[in-house]
Amino acid sequence: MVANLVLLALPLLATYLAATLWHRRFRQWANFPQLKPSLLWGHLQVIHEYTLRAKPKIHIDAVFAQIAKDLGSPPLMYLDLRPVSYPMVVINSHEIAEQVSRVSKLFPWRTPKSPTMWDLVRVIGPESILLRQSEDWKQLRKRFNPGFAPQHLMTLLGCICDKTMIFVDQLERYARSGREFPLNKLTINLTFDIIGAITMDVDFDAQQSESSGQGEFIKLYDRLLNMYGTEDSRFPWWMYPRREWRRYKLSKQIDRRLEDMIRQKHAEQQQQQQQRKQQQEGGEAGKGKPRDILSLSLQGSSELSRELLAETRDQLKTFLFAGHDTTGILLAWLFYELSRSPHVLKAVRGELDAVFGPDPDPGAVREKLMAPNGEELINKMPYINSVIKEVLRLRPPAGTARMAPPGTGFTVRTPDGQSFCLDGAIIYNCATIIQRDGTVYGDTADDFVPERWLGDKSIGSADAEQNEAAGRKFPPGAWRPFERGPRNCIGQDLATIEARVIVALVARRYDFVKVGLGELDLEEAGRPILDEKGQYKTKPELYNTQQVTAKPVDGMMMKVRRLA
Ligand code: HEM
Repeated sequence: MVANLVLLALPLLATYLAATLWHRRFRQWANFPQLKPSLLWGHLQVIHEYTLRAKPKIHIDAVFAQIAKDLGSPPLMYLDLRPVSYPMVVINSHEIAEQVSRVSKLFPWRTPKSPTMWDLVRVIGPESILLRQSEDWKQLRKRFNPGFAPQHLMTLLGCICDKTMIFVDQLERYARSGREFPLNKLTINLTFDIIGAITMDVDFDAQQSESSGQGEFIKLYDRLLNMYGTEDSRFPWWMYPRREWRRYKLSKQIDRRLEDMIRQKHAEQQQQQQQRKQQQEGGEAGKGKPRDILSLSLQGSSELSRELLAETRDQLKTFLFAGHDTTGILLAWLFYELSRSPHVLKAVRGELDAVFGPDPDPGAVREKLMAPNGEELINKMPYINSVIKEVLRLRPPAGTARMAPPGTGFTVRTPDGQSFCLDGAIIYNCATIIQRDGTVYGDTADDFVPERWLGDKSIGSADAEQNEAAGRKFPPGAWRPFERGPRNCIGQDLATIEARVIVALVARRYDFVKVGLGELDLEEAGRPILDEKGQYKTKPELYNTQQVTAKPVDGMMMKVRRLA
């Protein structure tokens, strides 16, 4: 009898499961623009096929861009990643990206982060500001904001200059030896040293070569990040438990080292606080409150509880990571674009001559920046600002992924008035696609044209009149390398100040020459060939790969020449 019932139930169960699968694959998201899904694999198979046709190790954004093109450039598109991940909606239009990033009645602190952000937990820690939501996040952001106030950032010029002088020494050595080197590694080490000094007043020695004692911390950190650049990194942890276990072990080693540093700094700060108190009691004017991330996180607590230690450790991990990797990538692409755009390089050098005088010596520029009016000089570089903006438009290193929980009814509207409910899907604002939108940037959407930003002093207002007054030429949401809305990048001003200082010290002293991917195509006499857009023609195109963020696939192999 029981056996008969089971025999009867089995086909019913199979029919139910098949109907559910069919519904989820072909009906549930059917109104979204998408490629044809397969019953078993959704869009995984077709994404895999696109990846095979693309360049080796190319960043997934490039695959998405090709899919969007083949679908006729819809403002959003659906990708069914089940059973490996959640369904995903890729946002290709700046109008929709704005609806995702701004506050709404539904989400007063902005659409929640996607659970896939937790893939990064070994790098940034579970308490990271990047992972926090709602009020909890707001309190943290409030605590760290003073560390990024414009006046405070200007006090960091000395530190940025000092670390850049070490970078200059390294370039000098490569110029003398004529050897090629991965520029991205050098810029990332430089920005790591800067962020280490700024966030916790520690010299990580990232710019020392391994043989001459590069810090142990950096080596561990490097090993951990390298584990995010492998082919399997696109897949979730449960598919590769051994990989996850190795990441976990490395992250624990990093945690222990950071915790030791925090304990030591906490003890030092207690002493300093005591001294400040005594000075104040004695009527002496003490120094202002420190605004580095470590001090802001400890908030003067006299006791370093386990919770405070863990919380501070994870914020430091986050700021160390978010504060160096992206800025290093920006610099690598920036020097590459300068190396193949002679008119841009000339304009950059002309602007530096006008601001700092004719002496290109990095030491002389440093002195000018450290003088009392150094701050003013940093703000007198509109052309270099445009170059930075344009590099970040074409090569955004990071993006954002959100998710509205199922049942919340989070709906966006396309420019032509269609509505789409995005509940339960990863919502990916794809800056790579949005920032190359031909309807916004015209025929030159894929070209490097810094001049398009000249005269644009806007800083993100959506108000049409204010835009006009600020000389805005493009809709505000169409440029979003730092994302927008309340959860935008807290370090964006710091990143662009760093970039300006480094360009100021380096761009007139050295010529960069790409080797390998993206190197210049030379005519018979060995001279580079200008194309109709004023850039040198290059051989096989250089592109980004994915290692948490988007970075040049070959590490940006370069040679460098010192100018007289
Ligand atoms: C070119 C350089 C940079 C780029 C392109 C960049 C990009 C971004 C983006 C796209 C986000 C949003 C991430 C998300 O929504 O999940 C973000 C957030 C963040 N960034 Fe940056 N970033 C840069 C530099 C920096 C620097 C220098 C720092 C720190 C010193 C920093 C610290 C952070 C932090 C802490 C957040 C999280 C903010 C929050 O959730 O409130 N970033 N960044």
